[in-house]
Amino acid sequence: MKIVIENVGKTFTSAKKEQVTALEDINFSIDEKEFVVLVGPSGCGKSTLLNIVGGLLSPSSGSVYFEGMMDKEPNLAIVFQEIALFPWRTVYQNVIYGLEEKKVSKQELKEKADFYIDMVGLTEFKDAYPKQLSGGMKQRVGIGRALAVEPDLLLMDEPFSALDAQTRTLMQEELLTIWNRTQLSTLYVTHNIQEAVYLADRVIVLSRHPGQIKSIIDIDLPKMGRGEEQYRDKFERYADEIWQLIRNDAVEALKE
Ligand SMILES: Nc1ncnc2c1ncn2[C@@H]1O[C@H](COP(=O)(O)OP(=O)(O)OP(=O)(O)O)[C@@H](O)[C@H]1O
Repeated sequence: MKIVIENVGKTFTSAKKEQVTALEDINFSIDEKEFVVLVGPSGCGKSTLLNIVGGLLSPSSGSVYFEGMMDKEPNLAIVFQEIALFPWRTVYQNVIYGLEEKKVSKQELKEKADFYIDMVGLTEFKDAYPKQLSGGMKQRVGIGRALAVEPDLLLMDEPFSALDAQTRTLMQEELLTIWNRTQLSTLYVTHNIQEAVYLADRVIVLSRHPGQIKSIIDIDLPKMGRGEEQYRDKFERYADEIWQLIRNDAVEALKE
């Protein structure tokens, strides 16, 4: 299975009734088991693009299609920055939410929920309610809920940006461990360059006004352990290359 984003453009009408071109001529693909990160300054259209790929928004031009699905509809799961958990449901009940929609047996539902709750490290908190959880734990519930539906494509929009720096670093490590086990095709949005280099097989750098692809960079570092000392120089070179691509746009974004 491969996700192809072909000539995608998106135009919005602003509050002043002006046409805003958020995205123009976007072409790339996401291979099976590939982790692709979209990075760029504020307002370059990252979220708009993720929402188009996730089917939440329709493009003004171009198309997104899934190759190799036969006639099957693709199964997608999205994790947002602010995870909307049901406060009246426990961790377990939140995780099974997406599965309830699908026709799975009670036994399978329980097995899957337990498996993914364990994967995100929340077995002890299975019966807890969201208000009893820290920010990082809530994000884990959201990730567990997304994984439980075993999606063809996992979409993540700044999932850790509301967390403190230490929790964020730990969650990035955990996400890689989880990814290593599930090998899900993933599209991940961030404005954090270090995070992009840490997680990605490929980084897509967007420019703004209009949002276009400025560069696509293959990260030639081992997926696991790329934060280690021996890779530090190469890691920083990638981060610097991306920053140089984004810098001018980021300065412009600050002025708005
Ligand atoms: N519903 C909308 N109506 C009008 N304009 C919109 C709408 N959604 C997005 N835009 C505009 O499209 C552009 C891209 O927005 P988008 O939120 O996708 O950027 P982003 O890169 O995700 O930004 P950030 O990093 O700040 O979240 C911006 O100029 C934004 O103002």
